[in-house]
Amino acid sequence: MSSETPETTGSLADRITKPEVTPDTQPAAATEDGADGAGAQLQGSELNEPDYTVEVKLSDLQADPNNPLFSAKTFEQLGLDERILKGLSKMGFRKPSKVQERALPLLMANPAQNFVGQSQSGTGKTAAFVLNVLSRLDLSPDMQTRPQALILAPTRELARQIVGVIQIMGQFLEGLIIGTAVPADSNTRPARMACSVVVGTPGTVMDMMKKRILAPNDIAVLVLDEADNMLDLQGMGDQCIRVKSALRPTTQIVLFSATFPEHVSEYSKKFAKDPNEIRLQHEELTVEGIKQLYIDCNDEEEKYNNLVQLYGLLTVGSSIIFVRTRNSAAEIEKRMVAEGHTVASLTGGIEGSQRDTVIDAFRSGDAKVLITTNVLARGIDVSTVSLVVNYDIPDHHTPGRPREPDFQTYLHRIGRTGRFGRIGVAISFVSNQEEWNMLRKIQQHFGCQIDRVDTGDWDEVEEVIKKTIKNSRAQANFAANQQ
Ligand SMILES: Nc1ncnc2c1ncn2[C@@H]1O[C@H](COP(=O)(O)OP(=O)(O)OP(=O)(O)O)[C@@H](O)[C@H]1O
Repeated sequence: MSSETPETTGSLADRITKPEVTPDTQPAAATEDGADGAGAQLQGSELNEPDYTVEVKLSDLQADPNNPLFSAKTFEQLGLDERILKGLSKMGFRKPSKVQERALPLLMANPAQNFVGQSQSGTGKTAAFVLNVLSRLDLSPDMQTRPQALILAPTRELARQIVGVIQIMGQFLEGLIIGTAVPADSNTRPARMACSVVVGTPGTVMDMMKKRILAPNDIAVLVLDEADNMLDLQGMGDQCIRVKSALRPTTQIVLFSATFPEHVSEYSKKFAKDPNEIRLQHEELTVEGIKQLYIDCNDEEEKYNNLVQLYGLLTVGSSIIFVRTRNSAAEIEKRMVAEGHTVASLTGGIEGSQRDTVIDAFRSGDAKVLITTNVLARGIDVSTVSLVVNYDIPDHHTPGRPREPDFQTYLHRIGRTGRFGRIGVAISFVSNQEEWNMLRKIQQHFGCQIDRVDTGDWDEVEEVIKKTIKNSRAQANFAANQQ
């Protein structure tokens, strides 16, 4: 694959040639809140927001039946184990979101039934499947080192993030051991995955099963996060099928994503037979707290100049700039750094733990601007991200034919902001007729409004965007607009 090839989330797995295991099987109880991915200091929806008024606003959102964060029940009423409830409380989770409240009774019922779940980005799908997994584990001394649940994610970043969530949510479950199966830098790998839960990318997990490092016999739950993406991509879809066929036929299959496009939808029901389902219409998919804007540019150079103009705003919170190719990412990074700006870049061209260094710096706020490709379009949860820039509009491109918008990727990209009721801004750059057509189709598809930013007056642009970003919850913005 040439480096000019547009990246998809699948291209990472395709490039993995030496899958290895991180020597990362560790008792969750030993982990402090700063665990990778879900560490309270790095994210978690409440703990880094000590502001009392913000708390009140989240509870307002969760009390509104039309909001995806609404629930009529408490976690206690969902019948969760005391130790798991303690973990949730430590994370600052007060009430379930809609998808959590609706999915958990279906997921946790016995005999276990397959499940396909869809809800908007940032509405807590991870907790829904992690709570089911934790509730189903037998952590007796004999069993705690035997994998009983397997969670697959399309990228190493997402797999590590899920590990972080399990560590913190399961911190009071004695005997819980979590294994990570993502490509590593060296050839060190354990002889056996002696853990209760495994989280990994499909290629590495498949390889470990083949080499009998990971025993499939006791796996009772298989979760595919970003399921539509995994099943849609040739390499990864095949690997998921092979992993599933190694498991016992009674294994509960759980699929989650914010998007299930028509062509994957039917197939996913074959992968997870007779599932309970929670589905949304595409008009319901956009998140209210994400303000969608676009900037009209005359050409590529003007796109870059506008990005540089925006830079001061990019550093107000944290922000992600999405580009089509690794080459563009490298080029923009080079130019911005040469002009004295600090940016980090993560594309499929970087491998192994080098990628961990970049994403960890971004999570911690050491790097505030991240340039990336579609490889990080999905799942990544960094609550401080207040601005997403679609430097290139995500598209499907067949040579010789006009570019068509990639609706799913657009939604996942902008969903890196506006997490769990927060406010965020997503700005798409449009520099020719083709891109303009794609933007229009995106608006029509989701039935959403994407407003033009007038770049004639940058002070005004700054004011509009800063004002939006400053309001940390959707409700706050809503209230402001009503006045
Ligand atoms: N019940 C809850 N109360 C408070 N915060 C929550 C709750 N559930 C989840 N969160 C927080 O909401 C944020 C988004 O959750 P999560 O990453 O699971 O979203 P998602 O639905 O999987 O999104 P995506 O589709 O982008 O992958 C996380 O920071 C998580 O800690």
